[in-house]
Amino acid sequence: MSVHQTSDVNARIARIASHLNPPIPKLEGDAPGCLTRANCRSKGAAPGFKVAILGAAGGIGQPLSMLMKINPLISVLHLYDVVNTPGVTADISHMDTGAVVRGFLGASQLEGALTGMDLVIIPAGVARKPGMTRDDLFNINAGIVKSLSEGVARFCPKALVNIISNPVNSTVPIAAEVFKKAGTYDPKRLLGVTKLDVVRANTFVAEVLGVDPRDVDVPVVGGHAGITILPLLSQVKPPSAFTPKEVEYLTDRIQNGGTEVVEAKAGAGSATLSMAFAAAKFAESCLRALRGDAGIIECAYIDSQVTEIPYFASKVRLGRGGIEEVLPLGPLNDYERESLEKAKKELASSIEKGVAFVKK
Ligand SMILES: NC(=O)C1=CN([C@@H]2O[C@H](COP(=O)(O)OP(=O)(O)OC[C@H]3O[C@@H](n4cnc5c(N)ncnc54)[C@H](O)[C@@H]3O)[C@@H](O)[C@H]2O)C=CC1
Ligand SMILES: O=C([O-])CC(=O)C(=O)O
Repeated sequence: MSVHQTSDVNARIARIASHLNPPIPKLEGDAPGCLTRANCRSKGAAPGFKVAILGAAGGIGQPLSMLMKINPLISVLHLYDVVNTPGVTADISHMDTGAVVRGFLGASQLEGALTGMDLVIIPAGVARKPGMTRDDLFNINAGIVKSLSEGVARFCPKALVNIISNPVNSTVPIAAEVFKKAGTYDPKRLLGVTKLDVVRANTFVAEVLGVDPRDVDVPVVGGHAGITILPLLSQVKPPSAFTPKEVEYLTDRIQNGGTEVVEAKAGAGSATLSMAFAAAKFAESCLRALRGDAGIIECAYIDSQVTEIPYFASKVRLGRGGIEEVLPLGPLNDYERESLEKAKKELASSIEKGVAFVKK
């Protein structure tokens, strides 16, 4: 082997090794504003978005990481957790898709995980066991979301943030308060992920109608726990009439879809696979919007003026700046109006609890 060939081989080995054990990236070439990079990309200046998943080694995190690795809109995928990211990263990095995957383990590597990110998805935290409510997770997950949000405020304040960790009704206000304290809050860029409620609603309504769930669109508003989950069955597309019995069955099933999975898993956790699917679809919408695609509508739990409750899930139009328009609730029937009043009461107290946690 010639001297030239040896140095080629060494260079190749060094390149491969840098993927297997990646140094914490500084991404010095990145513009400080994530939106600027998104704009550059839409003009063809860069090949894809940079996405971080916090809680990537968990039940949701692993399948979500896999789905994100397949997404051609993503050029760099950062997997962060407090355990097991080296294994998950090594595994996922062998998939022959475009995104470069890097793993980050523990708080000392949070800066590397977050720096330069366009989108941060947060499924970190504990999951329910049978008999628990989502609010029972507050004591542990509030602190986790608070500390990860502090990281986002420091290291990628312009990123779009998708919060999955429960109780979403409280964790989104927690993240907002952290960003307010840090002076980085942009309500257009913080979204609580309620897409699983929509995915479930589409599935269950399609079963009742006897149609393909991909042809059904059910707006689900309010929040993400029990009676705060309000499917607007009067606004289903394609337009459909339901008997009172069907409304009762569908509302109950959609509101308790999470509990249905928790009970079926019998202590082994809550929805992970359908949640990863829902989160991947939601993230795809966020990235397409950042790229500049028009007409991207999703339901999400956000800082809202649609009702007098400060955070509320409803349809939003996404664009390059995040949430570009919050759509009105539209006409509600008597049943939906009554349900909305009940939901607002519970939402208000979950929000207050989240805000108080950061302010204390
Ligand atoms: N928004 C929604 O529709 C849904 C939300 N969830 C919620 O998502 C969360 C995660 O659920 P699973 O993945 O099933 O739980 P899991 O326990 O399987 O995974 C959670 C992961 O978070 C990691 N983690 C814990 N503290 C962390 C920290 N400080 N930084 C980074 N990572 C940390 C854990 O090490 C673990 O790998 C739960 O709170 C669950 O209730 C679950 C389903 C649907
Ligand atoms: O029910 C849970 O604990 C997890 C969740 O939010 C869901 O599946 O909708």
